[in-house]
Amino acid sequence: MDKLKIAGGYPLQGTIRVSGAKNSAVALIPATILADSPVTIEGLPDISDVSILKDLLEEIGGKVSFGGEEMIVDPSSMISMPLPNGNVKKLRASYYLMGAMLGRFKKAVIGLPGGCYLGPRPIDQHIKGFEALGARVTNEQGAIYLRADELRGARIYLDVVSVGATINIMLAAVRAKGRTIIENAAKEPEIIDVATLLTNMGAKIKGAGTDVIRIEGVDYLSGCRHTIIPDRIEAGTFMIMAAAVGDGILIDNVIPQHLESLIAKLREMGVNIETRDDQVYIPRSDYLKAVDVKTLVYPGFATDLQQPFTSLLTKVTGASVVTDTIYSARFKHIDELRRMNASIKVEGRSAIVNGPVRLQGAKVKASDLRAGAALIVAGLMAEGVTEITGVEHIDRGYSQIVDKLSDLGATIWREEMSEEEVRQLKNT
Ligand SMILES: CC(=O)N[C@H]1[C@@H](OP(=O)(O)OP(=O)(O)OC[C@H]2O[C@@H](n3ccc(=O)[nH]c3=O)[C@H](O)[C@@H]2O)O[C@H](CO)[C@@H](O)[C@@H]1O
Ligand SMILES: C=C(OP(=O)(O)O)C(=O)O
Repeated sequence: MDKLKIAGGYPLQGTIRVSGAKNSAVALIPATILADSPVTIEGLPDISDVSILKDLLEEIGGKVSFGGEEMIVDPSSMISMPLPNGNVKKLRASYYLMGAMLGRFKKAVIGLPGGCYLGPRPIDQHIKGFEALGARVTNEQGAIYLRADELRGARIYLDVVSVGATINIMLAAVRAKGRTIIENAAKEPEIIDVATLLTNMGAKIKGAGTDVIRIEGVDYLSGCRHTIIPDRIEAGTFMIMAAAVGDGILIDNVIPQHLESLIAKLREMGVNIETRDDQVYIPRSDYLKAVDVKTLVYPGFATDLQQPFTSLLTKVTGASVVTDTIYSARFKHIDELRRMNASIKVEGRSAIVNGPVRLQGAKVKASDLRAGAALIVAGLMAEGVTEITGVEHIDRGYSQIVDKLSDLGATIWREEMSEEEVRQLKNT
């Protein structure tokens, strides 16, 4: 088990490249199950969520090769192997195996997913969708059993706007008989990316990226080649970092339109941002002012950027209020930021950040992926050395983060934890 160390307080400069989107990758890989011949996905990030999904596809009989950001999946010999435990618990997006296996085999057994704990994360809307398509769904000792004689298209209204439910229903519905209409669908760019892959495989999908998605089921889907979209959350994290400690940073492989709410908020604070076709340049920011921010479904301010954004707010003058309307408990990073001298008060779903303060290096723990991102931003801002444990969460979503930041001039490195440190960490 590793920890990350950062000697902070120095400006960063240069070019940083964004990898393929985690939240697309984790749906594109299960989507390959639906094809009857090999699918190639280009531009995948080097993160643990991707390697665990590769292992899961192999567990059900897939032949998978992965290297140099390219994965080739031959799904022809896959079977509907039950996956009640094990790897499915290591990430959130294993729930996409439900939709994909139901679509292809008309049955699946998948353990309830893991992923970041951000407050309760029910999957009732996924199940409502599968049942509407004709599946019988039961929860037996923490595993979801899905069975259908046949899947039939249906009109499904989502009571909660959910990325996961929208994609999962799409995965099952592309192989159902007849027409499915998903109403109140989520509109995230990752949903369009998955719909693009499925369409290239032969699916008939209209409206992905709007709140009504129409799908005509087909009998067969075949292999194709697909290039993933850039990770807007990784890009956003780098933009926040550039505003916090940058002295001229060019972020490459970005779709700026996917980040309009963050760009608007950073500009409101006083950050200069130059957007180009697939790049964003951020010069040094000296005087930033406090802002209030509320997370919303896309295209609103992404909840996944709320935590790193909070670290940036510690350096601005005045009180900023950060409200998370998506998750009830996405504030575990706050206690750790306080250890680093931040002045932040949590009231219900809001955090009130008082600045400016000079953050100080400390020993801190990443409780989840974006808490880890928040602590990396804070560590780069802080005077002295910051030591971050819980690096396995960061590895779920940030590809080669140490190399990327080192190339900008950051002093950041990984160290193996001693047995005593691992024991202490497990007891906290
Ligand atoms: C792998 C992946 O893509 N993860 C992203 C996805 O998670 P995920 O797909 O799990 O998030 P959802 O969009 O489904 O969740 C949004 C909200 O709806 C609630 N809800 C969701 C489903 C459901 O059946 N019932 C229900 O009540 C959730 O508890 C949450 O409060 O979108 C989140 C919101 O942008 C991001 O933070 C995650 O990074
Ligand atoms: C919450 C996140 O991931 P997951 O849904 O995979 O836990 C995230 O990417 O910030």
